Amino acid sequence: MSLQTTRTDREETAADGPILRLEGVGRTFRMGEVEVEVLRDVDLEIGPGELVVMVGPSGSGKTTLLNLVGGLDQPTAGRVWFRDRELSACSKRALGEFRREAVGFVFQFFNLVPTLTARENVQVAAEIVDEPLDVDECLRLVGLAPRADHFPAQLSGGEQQRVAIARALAKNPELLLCDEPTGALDFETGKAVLAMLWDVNKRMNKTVIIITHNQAIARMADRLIRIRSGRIADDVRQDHPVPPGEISW
Ligand SMILES: Nc1ncnc2c1ncn2[C@@H]1O[C@H](COP(=O)(O)OP(=O)(O)OP(=O)(O)O)[C@@H](O)[C@H]1O
Repeated sequence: MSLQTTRTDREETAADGPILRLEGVGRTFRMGEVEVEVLRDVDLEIGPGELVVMVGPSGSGKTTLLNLVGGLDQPTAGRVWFRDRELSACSKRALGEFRREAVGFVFQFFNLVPTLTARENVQVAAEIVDEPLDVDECLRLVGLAPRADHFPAQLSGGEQQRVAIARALAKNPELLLCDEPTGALDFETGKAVLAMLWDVNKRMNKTVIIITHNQAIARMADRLIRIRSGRIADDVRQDHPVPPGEISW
């Protein structure tokens, strides 16, 4: 299967309506007698093929929001849809199926299986879906084909993160969710990882959501969303996003 999509593909999918829709979403955690309202009144629509960066201070609710759109958690108020599937009404099992088929996750600390090689880490993800991408092609895409037989401990942080991106891609998900993907990386390596995510968005037309503390990363976004105290404080479309190679911080 080709990893490339055409402009026409992008336009066709854009006509399909939002890939994600949140209406009046809230998430409250109960800790003993105390209720902590972490998200409130979140209304949001994200279109297919968008590259969205969410920024906000520590504790503002970014990860909580990402967990809701990734089917890792469910809201205590409001509703969440992925296309026409209402995630907020799904059983745990249906949510698991949704995550398996539709979502690729990239985390700050890579979360690779240490006893498996790079290729095997990607293979494991490919095996759980019906229509995976070719494992070696995914490793090639992130520039790691020559290191495919190495174990995570034999790879640098940046290389491990690239394996994690290949693993997320191998499932051929519509949605890629990245929680502080450069948080554990130095500047140059972080930029290389962002360039990879940029490519995945532009060339493969995946919807990519990146959450970060790093305001500089915001410049690469089609859309910049600022979260403050559990609410969307700002939601801006950027007509001229800047490729990560041209960003400094
Ligand atoms: N399972 C939970 N139980 C109780 N409180 C929680 C739970 N998950 C998150 N919280 C609280 O919700 C708030 C928001 O957390 P969240 O991880 O979403 O913030 P964040 O913006 O991603 O922060 P950071 O940038 O530091 O990762 C925090 O105060 C956190 O302690």
